[in-house]
Amino acid sequence: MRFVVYGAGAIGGVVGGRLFEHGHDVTLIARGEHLRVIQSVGLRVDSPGGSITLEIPAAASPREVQWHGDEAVLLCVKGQDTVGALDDLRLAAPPSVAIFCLQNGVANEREALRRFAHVHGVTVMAPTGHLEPGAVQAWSDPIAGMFDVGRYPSGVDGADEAFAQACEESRLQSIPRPDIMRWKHAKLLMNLGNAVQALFEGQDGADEVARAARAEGREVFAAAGIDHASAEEDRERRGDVLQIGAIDGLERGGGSTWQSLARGQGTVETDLLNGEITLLGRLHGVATPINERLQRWMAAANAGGAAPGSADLAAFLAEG
Ligand SMILES: CC(C)(CO)C(=O)C(=O)O
Repeated sequence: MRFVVYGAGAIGGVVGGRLFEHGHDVTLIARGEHLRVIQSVGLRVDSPGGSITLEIPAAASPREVQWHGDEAVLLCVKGQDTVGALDDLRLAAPPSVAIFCLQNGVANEREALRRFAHVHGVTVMAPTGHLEPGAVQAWSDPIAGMFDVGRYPSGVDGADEAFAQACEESRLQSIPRPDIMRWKHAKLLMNLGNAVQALFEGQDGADEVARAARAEGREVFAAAGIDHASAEEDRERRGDVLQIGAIDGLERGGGSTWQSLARGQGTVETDLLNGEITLLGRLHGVATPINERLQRWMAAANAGGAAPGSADLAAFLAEG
């Protein structure tokens, strides 16, 4: 399988790096200083087991890639960048390529299917990091993450089997699943806590707000008739595969939304995560005040305005 990884940040860098390290044909599409460092020095992948620098092919745009038509494009950008990435890909990638969405949320696959015929969903359970150009971190070893895969909206085909096998050969875990969106909806419930972590990590009431955001999510899924893997299935799947360790000289920060804020990226994924619950709530007549409030708080913090603090959190909880 030939892989083109669009978005070589935390997830794309670790997945592309591990696949390349284990002998697969990989090209990264990256930008700016990150691309410059990868092209001049290589991509450094740090993990508790050590660091490796990989001279991995990298390009600034799909127009620089030599396409054959049978590539697996691993879409690893944040949800807010999906449409731009797909439009960019469509200008150069043949329509026969398979798009694998290694992304949080449940809206990316639909956007991909508007533009490409072969679309696959992938659940991303991988504690990874990317805060400095040219380097990414895989915080768990020896398995860097779990990437269950399936055809969108349902089914499993040969491309799913080939993707899962390449992962298994590369210290990444993947199980082909005919009901992949059931698992991606369960993962979305987990990611409703991303905004809470980014805004209120460690503050009193933060856990309560994350729990309440997830309860709204479950209520909305029930009203919308959306099936999702249960907490037990999720726990059983994860088991103790991901062994999180320490990396010499590096602090482990937060999840993906925390990292987007820390990088001062200017946009975060919250409207595709908590906003999915708000959207479904509005469509199906379920109130979602907590997810809505998280979206508004995050929009303000992201625009460089006054970030909400513990007093806002306490006042919000007191409102009931
Ligand atoms: C599970 C985790 C923390 C890493 O894959 C995640 O989904 C995120 O940071 O968005």
